[in-house]
Amino acid sequence: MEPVVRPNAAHGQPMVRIHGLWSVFEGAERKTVVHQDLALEVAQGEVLSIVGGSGTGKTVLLRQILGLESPARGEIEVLGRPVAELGRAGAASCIGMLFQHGALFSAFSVLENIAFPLRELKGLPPALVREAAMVKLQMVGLEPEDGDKMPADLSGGMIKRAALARALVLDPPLLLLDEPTAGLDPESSDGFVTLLRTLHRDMALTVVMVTHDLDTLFELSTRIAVLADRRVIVAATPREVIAFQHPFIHDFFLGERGQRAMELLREYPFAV
Ligand SMILES: Nc1ncnc2c1ncn2[C@@H]1O[C@H](COP(=O)(O)OP(=O)(O)OP(=O)(O)O)[C@@H](O)[C@H]1O
Repeated sequence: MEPVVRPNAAHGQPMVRIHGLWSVFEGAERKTVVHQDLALEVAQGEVLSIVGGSGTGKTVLLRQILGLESPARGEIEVLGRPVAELGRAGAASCIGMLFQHGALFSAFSVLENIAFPLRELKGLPPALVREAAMVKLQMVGLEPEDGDKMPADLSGGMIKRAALARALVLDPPLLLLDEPTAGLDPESSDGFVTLLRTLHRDMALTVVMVTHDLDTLFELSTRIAVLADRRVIVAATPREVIAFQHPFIHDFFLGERGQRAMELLREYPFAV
């Protein structure tokens, strides 16, 4: 089938625009082409989820949007500006990233972790930094006294929440999530998904998320982009994606897990 890339019905400039993207890794014996002429646009306000088989380059794509890696070829723009030109401070104020394992600094308290991007900006009064970090701590559902705890003393769900608070402390318009609910028990996972829905609405966020979890996928996504054959083969609503003929989509949505996918589609017909 020809790629189907259905834009979200949004107006104005896309939040993310990826065009002609090639990602190539040179090994000692051979080179691996992970993305080949990949294209993707993410409109402002949507929650776009990226799914694909292992090694299809989902994490690499998030890291490239964040500017941590440069593609071999192609363009990646955030709010109309090439990511490469944003610089570290520019990228930090535009894009928040929640890494798969939370990635908190183990030697810093929760509040110091959340405040870290603000401290990096330099020149802000410490009282203001502390206050701003405290606001975000409570916004993600943690208690003020959790701020003094060390990461080793937190549950998996609390680590995710603290890492999310840090990702949002500079109020970026774009939030990238790598497997946000991986490793959480069902109750913590549900709570975290509910939090993400609320923050998406209240902070007018645009979200790009990688997830394997069908519940997370269907509860949050306005569109799903499927990575296969080194490109985005379809980017459309969950219903349209499920109808797209491709072996990966068949296995992912319609295999053993298919029953759950169909239930979720009935439960969340319009996602967010
Ligand atoms: N720095 C690197 N050097 C060499 N190869 C790399 C590098 N980073 C990623 N790769 C390769 O690129 C491919 C895509 O990796 P990536 O982690 O993005 O996959 P993924 O789709 O996120 O997979 P998974 O679902 O298993 O996490 C893999 O084959 C990986 O080995």
